[in-house]
Amino acid sequence: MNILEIEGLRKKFGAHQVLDGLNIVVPEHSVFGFLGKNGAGKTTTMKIVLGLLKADAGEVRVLGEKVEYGQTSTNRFVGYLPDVPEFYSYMTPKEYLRLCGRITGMTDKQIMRKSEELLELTGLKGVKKRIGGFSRGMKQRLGIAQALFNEPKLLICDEPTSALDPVGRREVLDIMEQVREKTTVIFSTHVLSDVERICDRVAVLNDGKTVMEGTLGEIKERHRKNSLLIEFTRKESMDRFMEEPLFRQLLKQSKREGSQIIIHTKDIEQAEAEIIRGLNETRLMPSRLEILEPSLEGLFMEAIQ
Ligand SMILES: Nc1ncnc2c1ncn2[C@@H]1O[C@H](COP(=O)(O)OP(=O)(O)OP(=O)(O)O)[C@@H](O)[C@H]1O
Repeated sequence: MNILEIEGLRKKFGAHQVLDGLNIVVPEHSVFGFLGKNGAGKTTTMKIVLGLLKADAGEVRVLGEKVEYGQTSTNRFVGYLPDVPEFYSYMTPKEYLRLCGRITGMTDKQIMRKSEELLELTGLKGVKKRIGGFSRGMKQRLGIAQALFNEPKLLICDEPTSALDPVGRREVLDIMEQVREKTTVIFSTHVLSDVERICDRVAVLNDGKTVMEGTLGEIKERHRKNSLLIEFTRKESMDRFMEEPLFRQLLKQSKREGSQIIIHTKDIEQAEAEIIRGLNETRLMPSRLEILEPSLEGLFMEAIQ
């Protein structure tokens, strides 16, 4: 079942076409990374999904139910963490969650049970400090606790880790990993290492459209560069390798950088076999021979050019 489906979404601010036929599908129980450079339209998309902003065209469905601007009934399935969550700074986290529970009409018993569970999950149990004295990381964690209060099927987080130090980031990512069993998580980010750490699927937004979508494995496979890296620590070995007639054909599509050479080829398995055979015959021994995997960062930069 898909938790979120976005089809042909368009949104213009003045003359600026921010979303230009955006399509995204988010399956249930995934952690979905929503990537794009500054101003790509990530927050705009999230606001449309929450029914807070009117799209010019297109359709958004949460658990198959159509999102209507201004009618936030689909938000009963959704928890939202804005990029800078705001709280009453004079309250303690427990008091704040109690207020959230009261607003949603829960009984005192339900509020108590849910608060305990979420304060435990977010590492804020026993914190007596007022929110005004919280670090950014603590505020983000409390924001997640708040967003999870009504047990949403979908948690949408707008750049939850961008302003955090490595420890704060790790804490937030750990929470997301823990909740994925019950809740699908979508988060926008610029931090590609965070995506590599916890996302199953990603979509990259550029010029108002999805320019890359799928699991990380699928994306890397689709964009596999078919490159082989060979390294010789000794210069004489490198020179012999470069001059060896056995490798001449392969070296036509190659780039040398110091002690390394990168060979590009259409058939990586055949090229690798040829090189191993040639190395055997010539008794040349490289210090490194590997198929290069494309990095997410490299693919991202390519996608948003
Ligand atoms: N209410 C608005 N009125 C006019 N322009 C807007 C409005 N909201 C957003 N924009 C513009 O739309 C574009 C997309 O903004 P949005 O905040 O969705 O991008 P983003 O991908 O979330 O960027 P960031 O990573 O910087 O948060 C930007 O150029 C922004 O200036």
